[in-house]
Amino acid sequence: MQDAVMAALSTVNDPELHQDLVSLGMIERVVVEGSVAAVQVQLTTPACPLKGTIENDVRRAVLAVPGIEEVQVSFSAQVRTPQQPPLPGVKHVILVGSGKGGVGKSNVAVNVAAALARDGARVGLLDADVYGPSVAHMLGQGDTRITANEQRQMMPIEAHGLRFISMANLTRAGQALVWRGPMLHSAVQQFLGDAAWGNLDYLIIDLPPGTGDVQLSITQSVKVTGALIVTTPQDVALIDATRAVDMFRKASVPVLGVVENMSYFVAPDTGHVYDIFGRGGARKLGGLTVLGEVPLDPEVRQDADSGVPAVLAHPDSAAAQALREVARALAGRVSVETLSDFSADNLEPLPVI
Ligand SMILES: Nc1ncnc2c1ncn2[C@@H]1O[C@H](COP(=O)(O)OP(=O)(O)OP(=O)(O)O)[C@@H](O)[C@H]1O
Repeated sequence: MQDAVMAALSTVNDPELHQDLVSLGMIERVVVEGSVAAVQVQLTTPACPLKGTIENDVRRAVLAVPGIEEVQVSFSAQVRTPQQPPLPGVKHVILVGSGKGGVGKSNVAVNVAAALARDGARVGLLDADVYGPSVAHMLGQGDTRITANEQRQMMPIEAHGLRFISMANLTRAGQALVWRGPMLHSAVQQFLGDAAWGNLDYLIIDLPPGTGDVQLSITQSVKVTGALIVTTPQDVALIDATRAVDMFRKASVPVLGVVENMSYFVAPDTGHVYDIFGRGGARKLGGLTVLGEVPLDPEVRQDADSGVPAVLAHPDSAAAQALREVARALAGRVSVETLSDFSADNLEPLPVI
């Protein structure tokens, strides 16, 4: 019976990876007792956007096995380690970039990181926006100082279920950073290599806006899984976003998707929807997947200023839901991007039950 259930499961494809669950090594456990089959599926991310679809497909396929009358589907999750991990203990480095400043890149980075952590992933956030570091403020840790451990490694600060490092926690408030390229390069190297990040599924890096030294330094220092581009929908932002996309392509960094931030505004008193900057503009960035449209919402700004990401402070708001969906879609894209690493040779055999 177990074999029949496995055969049925091998007809179920992961909707995003387009391969069957058995050959992807996603079936962790199958137990058949009488007419009841219990199937445990190991997702490739705890932030899986298509968990519900997988559950329905598994149930339907296994119920078609003669003699099975009930199917219990449970989930575990493990982010797969790529063949070439970017840093020891870190599975994926994801860059968050924008062409223009002020489009909400840091806010998206913070909320995506917090949303992934809320879904159960181990998440680090590096604020590499060295000229305008806002991550510490957005996480309510503007006054916290970075300390070192006995190995003289920088200790990331823990907040809201994730760990982060920001230049703001190394310099005095209001102090400007006047650095040339080589100094930036060595700072970036230290943030990446000399920090005690520990084991992370995702290390999100909030880049400075534009296409400069820091971006170059990071893409040359570590193997990056991919980049997320944040833009607002109007043409002047899209023109700069196109430059950012071009920069990532030149650096051989896959662009995983685009977030259209401040996409629209819903008037709280009338419910009227205003397309302030021209909702849908990000779709003009040809060939790129739009992972979400996040409304302009004063609460998002207030949450950022009060140091609690909107996905945690107001999880049911439209903006928070859009940001959560962006995080899940991004996690899905990361799994797809590392699909080539899921070759059958890497899979552990199914446990014998
Ligand atoms: N969807 C949104 N609704 C309301 N306010 C937002 C939204 N997204 C971002 N903001 C606010 O807009 C301001 C700019 O956002 P943020 O600092 O994230 O931009 P940025 O692109 O990282 O800027 P820079 O790169 O220049 O530092 C912040 O006050 C932030 O809280």
